[in-house]
Amino acid sequence: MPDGQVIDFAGITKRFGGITAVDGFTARAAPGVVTGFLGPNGAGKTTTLRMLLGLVAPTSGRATIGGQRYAQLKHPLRTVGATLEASSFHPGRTGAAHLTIYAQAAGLARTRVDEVLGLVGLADAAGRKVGGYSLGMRQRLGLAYALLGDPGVLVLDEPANGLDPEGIRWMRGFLGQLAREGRTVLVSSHLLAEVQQTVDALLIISRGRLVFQGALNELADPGEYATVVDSPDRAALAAALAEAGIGHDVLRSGFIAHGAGTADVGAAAAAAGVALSLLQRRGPALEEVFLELVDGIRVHETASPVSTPEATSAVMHVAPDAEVETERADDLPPASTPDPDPDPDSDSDSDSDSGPGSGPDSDSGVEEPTSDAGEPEEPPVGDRPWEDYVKTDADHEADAFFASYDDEADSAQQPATAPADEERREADEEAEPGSTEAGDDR
Ligand SMILES: Nc1ncnc2c1ncn2[C@@H]1O[C@H](COP(=O)(O)OP(=O)(O)OP(=O)(O)O)[C@@H](O)[C@H]1O
Repeated sequence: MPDGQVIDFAGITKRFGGITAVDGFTARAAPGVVTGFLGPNGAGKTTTLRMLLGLVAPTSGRATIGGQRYAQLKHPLRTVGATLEASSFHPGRTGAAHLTIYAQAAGLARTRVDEVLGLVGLADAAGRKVGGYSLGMRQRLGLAYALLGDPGVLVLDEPANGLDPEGIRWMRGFLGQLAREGRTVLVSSHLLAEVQQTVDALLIISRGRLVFQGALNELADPGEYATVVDSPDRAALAAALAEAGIGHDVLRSGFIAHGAGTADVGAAAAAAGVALSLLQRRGPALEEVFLELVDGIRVHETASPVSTPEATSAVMHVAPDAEVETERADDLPPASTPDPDPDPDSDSDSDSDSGPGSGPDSDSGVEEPTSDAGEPEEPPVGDRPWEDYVKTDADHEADAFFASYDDEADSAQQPATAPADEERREADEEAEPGSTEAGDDR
């Protein structure tokens, strides 16, 4: 049975130019439970997970798995299974071909490919090209990849995206089973409702900061709940509640007992032999609590401390001339999964010279953590950093291209990029649907 390991984020921060995507995030995910990693779009979930998986170097802080950084793991694929973007599988390759390549690279038996495809319910589609898979099937393939090395730790970014209700139900059961086997399962989502029935523990991130860490049932204070109760014999019910020491207020139809659970109220009524016609818990819906936490309306004691009120509003800020670091999806390892060989030489590229299982790596060559010290304080721009988006060369090129259509005088001079783009589009249309390059059939 694979060993689950503690995932530990210790004050991890990532700045992209002037944008602080993750800000001093400190949290843990334990073995044996499914931990939900929740936050709204842009909260910093993917960046946090990419730092954990050695795909992005933190600006400061540390993320470890069983006390080791991903790059230090001797057998990464057998220690951590991860899937970040299901959409980046090569459309021209079959599901089985993808997994076979990874299995070979990690020195795993070919039979494991069939095993994991069976585990995720893709055995029948194993020989089909991924370009013909539905999003839900690609999610399952991502999960199969993650399970390839039978790892004790699973890190899954939005695994329920694209699944139909049946698929979501299957995923819930499957993740629960993996956790019960002793694995550490960290699952991100931007919807509480999506993971509510799956997770035992929660980490909630908002604007790069931890705003809650704990069990699902700790999200709201029990004192916020009340039980509404009624009986055909209200006098007897009132006496039963008083006898049990349960304070209550009178409603038009029944009573409300603040801070008392349904079990206690029901037990009080049962002890007095009072029949009930209504027994209902009332309180803030968990989704409401979640939204209040991410909006900062509600502050939980487990949230990262914010030293000054200014610090909260400065979490997302853009320096006008900051160069925004961009990482293209196709710079990532295949399937946007951590490379079986955690190459420290690059944020995203793999190094074919060193195979899986190569010894622990030193920090040399990893995108060096950049110090915050001495950075000038940039003016906060609130929650809409894209409004101060710094245009890249590609943006300027695109602007020039479209401007040529607007400007009649320049209409004779078509930019050199247009024919190239046209050629590429034609080539794409000839390739598999959804493909951007001709695929092989390995
Ligand atoms: N390579 C990058 N260069 C510049 N900014 C980036 C980069 N990657 C992420 N960001 C920014 O960092 C912030 C956090 O993004 P991230 O993708 O981690 O959030 P998320 O919680 O995963 O969001 P979603 O649920 O939408 O995927 C966003 O403001 C995003 O625009």
